[in-house]
Amino acid sequence: MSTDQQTGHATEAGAPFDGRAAIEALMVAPGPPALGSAYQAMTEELRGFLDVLAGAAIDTEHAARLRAQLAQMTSRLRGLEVGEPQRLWGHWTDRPGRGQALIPSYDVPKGSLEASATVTFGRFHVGENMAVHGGAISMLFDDLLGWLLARSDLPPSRTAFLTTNFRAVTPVGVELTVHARITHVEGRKRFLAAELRHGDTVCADAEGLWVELRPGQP
Ligand SMILES: CCCCCCCC/C=C\CCCCCCCC(=O)SCCNC(=O)CCNC(=O)[C@H](O)C(C)(C)COP(=O)(O)OP(=O)(O)OC[C@H]1O[C@@H](n2cnc3c(N)ncnc32)[C@H](O)[C@@H]1OP(=O)(O)O
Repeated sequence: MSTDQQTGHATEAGAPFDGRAAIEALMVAPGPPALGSAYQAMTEELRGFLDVLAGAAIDTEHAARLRAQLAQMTSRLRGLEVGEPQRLWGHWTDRPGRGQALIPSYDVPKGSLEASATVTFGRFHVGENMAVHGGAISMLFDDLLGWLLARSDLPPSRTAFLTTNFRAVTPVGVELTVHARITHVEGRKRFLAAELRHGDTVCADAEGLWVELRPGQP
């Protein structure tokens, strides 16, 4: 057994990286519940920090002080870095938001072909004029649809394409509703669709294709 230098995954000597097996292994929480709670609370705090920072007007001294504090935190984490399978960030599959701050937290139930959830974007995700950045909306759709598939009983797959339509400005700081569904399955291909609403207004919708990974496919 050796370790893939890039991903940190354990591989049989000479064996190629297996994407399906790696995704299946990631469906289990990466640590005990107490660590999961502490880690989730930490990522929610980070999310709040990013939102406040993105909306704050600070002076030169404040910016320099923050930089120094962030540099200290970074250096405390150096040396604790691990490979992808051991990573905690975003891998708390038993918790809403999964312990990440890349996109807003949401929760969908296990084992269903369609799901609705609520989600709130903060100022970290503003593009301009208090509208959510289009890339952040696409990222939410990619994650939500990928996660819906990962939680279904279908084998692991990966996004082949995702098309997003921006129908109306998506507001920041208010609760939005997302609806995601697996529309049909054709061999290894899974077609999915999603919609993001603010009340009765459709802010954005998306459709995409996920392709099931073949055994042994990276
Ligand atoms: C999903 C992960 C779940 C993880 C769970 C872990 C724990 C929790 C953590 C987190 C979960 C949250 C969720 C995360 C969400 C993020 C997801 C991403 O960001 S994924 C990264 C971005 N996507 C890529 O990097 C793909 C790169 N592309 C590929 O790897 C390949 O192109 C792949 C697998 C998509 C397809 O390649 P082939 O070789 O397997 O298949 P071929 O033969 O090309 O296509 C099969 C069929 O699909 C059609 N097809 C393929 N690509 C197409 C396209 N772009 N448009 C239209 N058709 C396409 C083909 O025409 C073919 O159709 P015919 O069988 O002939 O009918």
